[in-house]
Amino acid sequence: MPTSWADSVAAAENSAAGSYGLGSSNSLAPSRPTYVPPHLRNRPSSSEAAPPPAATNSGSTSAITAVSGGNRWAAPRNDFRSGYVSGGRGGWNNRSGGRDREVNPFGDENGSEQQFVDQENSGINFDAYEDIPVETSGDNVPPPVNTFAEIDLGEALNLNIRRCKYVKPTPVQRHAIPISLGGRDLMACAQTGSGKTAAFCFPIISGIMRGQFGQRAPRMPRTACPLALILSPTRELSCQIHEEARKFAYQTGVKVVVAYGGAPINQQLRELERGVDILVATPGRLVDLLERARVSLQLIRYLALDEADRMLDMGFEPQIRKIVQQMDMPPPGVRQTMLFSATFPKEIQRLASDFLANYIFLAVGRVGSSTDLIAQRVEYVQESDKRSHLMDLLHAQRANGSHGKQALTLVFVETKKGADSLEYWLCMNGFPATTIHGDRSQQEREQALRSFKSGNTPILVATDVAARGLDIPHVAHVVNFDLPNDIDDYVHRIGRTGRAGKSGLATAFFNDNNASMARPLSDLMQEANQEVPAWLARYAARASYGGGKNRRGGGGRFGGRDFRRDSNFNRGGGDYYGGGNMNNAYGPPGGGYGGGYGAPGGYGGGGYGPGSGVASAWD
Ligand SMILES: Nc1ncnc2c1ncn2[C@@H]1O[C@H](COP(=O)(O)OP(=O)(O)OP(=O)(O)O)[C@@H](O)[C@H]1O
Repeated sequence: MPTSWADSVAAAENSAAGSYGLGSSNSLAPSRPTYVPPHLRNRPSSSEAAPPPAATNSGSTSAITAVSGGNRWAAPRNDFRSGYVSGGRGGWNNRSGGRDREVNPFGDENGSEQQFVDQENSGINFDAYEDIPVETSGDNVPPPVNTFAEIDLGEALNLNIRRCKYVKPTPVQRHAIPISLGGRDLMACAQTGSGKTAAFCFPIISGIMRGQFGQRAPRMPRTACPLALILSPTRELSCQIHEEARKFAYQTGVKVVVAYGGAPINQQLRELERGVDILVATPGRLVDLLERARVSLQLIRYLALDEADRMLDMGFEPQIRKIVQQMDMPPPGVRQTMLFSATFPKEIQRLASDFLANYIFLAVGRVGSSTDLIAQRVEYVQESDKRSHLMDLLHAQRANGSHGKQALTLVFVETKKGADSLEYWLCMNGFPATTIHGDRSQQEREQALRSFKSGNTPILVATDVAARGLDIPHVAHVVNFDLPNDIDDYVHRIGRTGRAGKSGLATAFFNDNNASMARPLSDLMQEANQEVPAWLARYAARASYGGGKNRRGGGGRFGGRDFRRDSNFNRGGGDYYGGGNMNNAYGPPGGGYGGGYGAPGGYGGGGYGPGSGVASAWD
């Protein structure tokens, strides 16, 4: 009696398992796993015909293989996998070394409906985002959709969306997915926690499933040639994107691999040798793999930069240029490029435009508007009082916590040393804490994150290495023990709470050392309908915008505007934005964002490098 979507998931899995030979019948599988790229996976299954040629990006190929693309889209899901389900030494995604079988990333092997019901996304209040203003600009912007059903993402991907309990698309997904499916380059700015990961993953996975690229597999044994590359600034974020993408790609036939620094490269090489469609990577490790000729980018059809403004700031830009412009990646126009972040200073937008062709700019909401969901507090605390003040907050939180359990609290500090010393002090005072920063080994970093997520160590003291992208459920409170020097960093830090429609709390300790932050902080709080303390407003009134990077310029400070519309950035009157074909049907009239923050183009020339003391963590 299949009455729910969970039943249909289970039913589909059962039939798929049968067709793939995953059950007791897999003794028929070949003795070595044979990776077949998605564009070849519409061939008849091995039981019906000779196995498809072992082509392209696995290590075993030596011949140039013409790849025709083919109409795999209409094929039943179970055909997608026919070429690479096998036994023997353990196939892709199978670290157990047993039968070759794609590990179920949902952990719902027995398909019980209750397991899906218990998943994290129940109770999400996306209505909180409903009335968000949206601005799009560029030529012929594809219209947004209201439901996933309106988008032809493919049956297998749709099934995974349901398993993720994504009932409807978030605003950034509503707009970005049709744009990307339409083959357009995209620069997208949307609040923290608003679902940007899926917004770039879905079109990539769906596009690879369609697989009509007509590319040739290169003659490079042991060189992996992914079709899509997703770059992110930190190891933890790359791992997280990989985990998400594996869920979305489950049983689609699209293989996702992650490569990041600090972890043994050999294991990553082995994964790559087994074949890869989507490579999620940090820039440093990817450059290493490219220099060893273990990865080639010549088949790249999709490039996504998550936290794109960070990826193009001074710390990363040379590496990104090397990867994107100086290796063998196809140029803009041939590949499709998607840039996503919650913040997008105009100066960085200008840099980013080098990587894009005739792109669409999308801004969902204004200045970190997810912060409406985050109650922001700023307290004046002298340096010497910060620890006791933090203690007071934690005691109060403990008193309010459910069942005496400590809610998860993320405490941001300026330096790695500061993180260690605060952690020690907290532990000595009865508050179980751990740290994440660039001086810790990758193993320690991952262990710290696990321990925090599980609630075993409910306080995580972090540098900016944890500021961006991390999606940790149940972070109730973000404390800016040391305020950052850049308001963008503040936006990303507080965005670790109040995610996916849930509310959160952020407390910042402010003193005279943070005077330069008074104005941007007070502006940000006002925009997010937060109460600005009178003393902070006085600080802000005194502060001048003398050219620092915290100035807000012309409404574009948080990417609320496409820099191509700003004459200050418009080289020779039209290079960037020929004709100004504004499509602004969903938001306020052009220029409506954040007016009143000073002169246009005001992000200033200040450095954009990673926060001091954390540079070593950004790889
Ligand atoms: N359509 C949806 N329905 C329900 N939950 C969703 C949907 N899309 C995304 N989510 C969930 O919302 C949370 C936040 O998503 P995600 O991490 O992609 O945010 P983000 O915009 O990338 O944030 P950040 O700017 O901090 O990187 C995740 O837990 C994700 O599973």
